[in-house]
Amino acid sequence: MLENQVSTGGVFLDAQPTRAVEWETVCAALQSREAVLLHLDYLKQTRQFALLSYSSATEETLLALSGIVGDGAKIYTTDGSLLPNEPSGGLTLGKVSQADFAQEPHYIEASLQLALWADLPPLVVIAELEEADLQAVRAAGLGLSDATSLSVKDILHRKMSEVSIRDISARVTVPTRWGPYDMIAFTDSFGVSHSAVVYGDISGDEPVLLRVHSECFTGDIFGSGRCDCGEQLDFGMRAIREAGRGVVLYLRQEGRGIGLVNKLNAYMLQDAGYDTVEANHHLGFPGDARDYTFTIQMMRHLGIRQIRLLTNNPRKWNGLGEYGIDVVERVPVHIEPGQHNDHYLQTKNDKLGHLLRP
Ligand SMILES: Nc1nc2c(ncn2[C@@H]2O[C@H](COP(=O)(O)OP(=O)(O)OP(=O)(O)O)[C@@H](O)[C@H]2O)c(=O)[nH]1
Ligand SMILES: [Zn+2]
Repeated sequence: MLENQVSTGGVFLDAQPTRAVEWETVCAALQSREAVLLHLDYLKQTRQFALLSYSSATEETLLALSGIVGDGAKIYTTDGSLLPNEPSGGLTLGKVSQADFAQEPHYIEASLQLALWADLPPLVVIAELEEADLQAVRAAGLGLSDATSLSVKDILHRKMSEVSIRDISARVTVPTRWGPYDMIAFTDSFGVSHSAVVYGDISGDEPVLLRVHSECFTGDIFGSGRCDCGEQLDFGMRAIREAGRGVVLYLRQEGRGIGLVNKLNAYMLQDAGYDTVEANHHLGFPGDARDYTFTIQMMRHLGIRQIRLLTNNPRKWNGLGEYGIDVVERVPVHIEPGQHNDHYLQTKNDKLGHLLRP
């Protein structure tokens, strides 16, 4: 059924729960054409968005599509940042703010993931399409005569099944500078060990105060003033102690997922005038290459279902519900700008969607 539909048409993405998906077929279909339109009813049920993965060879297709969807189209790269203006000779595809992106990461993430599995460039076009537009797209010969459904949930669940817990340590108490916290280490299927730092009794129905903290060797250990990571960790540890119970999930994704060598190289570029995001792009990375999938496995293991999440980063709380984790509250992390990190914080606010400044 799915095979037939995919072989003759586009792959459509919708928010409906679905049946088993034949992934190989879907990926083969994606690979076989230059462009695939993904369609979904986003959570705001009244609006429909289309997402298109395209390769550099599809300028014509992109032009055709943009001609149809006009200024409503948005192009994102993996990290949600906008593709530079006019990607294909004079073509303008509309603008979207990071704040918009922050509202929509889970289906952007899903479409990008699909592109990744299919070995397509991690680029998507997002546009709001009416039925008439869809017909026009089909008429333009973009291979969309038929459709099959894929849900965002399908994709995210599949993604999660790719990472699993390989090993778990004993739970031991460590007398930290913030007091006695229990530590449990989790090795993921790639061999990387992350940890849960637990304070108090986190069993029961009461939502757990939780911080997902990404490793920052420079900030967490040496107190670097170039970022605010060390202070955020301190804020989280204190808040959890004051609440009497809570968890820090400490993830080994240094430098927003690009590693220490690349982060220090990015610092060198920042010294030459690039901001955090531009420096990452210059090195060939997305502005934020982190993946939070493994935190779900850790939370499940710890029996956590409801959380009060300590963060200013919308990418961290959107989409968790898809995995059965209920974010009942976002608890802001207040950090005073320092001598060296004002520009860093401003970039977080302006380009990465963090809710820091009015
Ligand atoms: N690539 C890169 N990574 C950085 C830089 N400064 C800090 N980091 C990394 O950023 C990560 C922390 O992410 P932040 O963006 O500060 O905070 P967040 O976790 O997204 O959001 P909050 O939950 O609000 O703290 C750590 O992995 C740091 O190593 C930088 O200039 N470049
Ligand atoms: Zn840092």
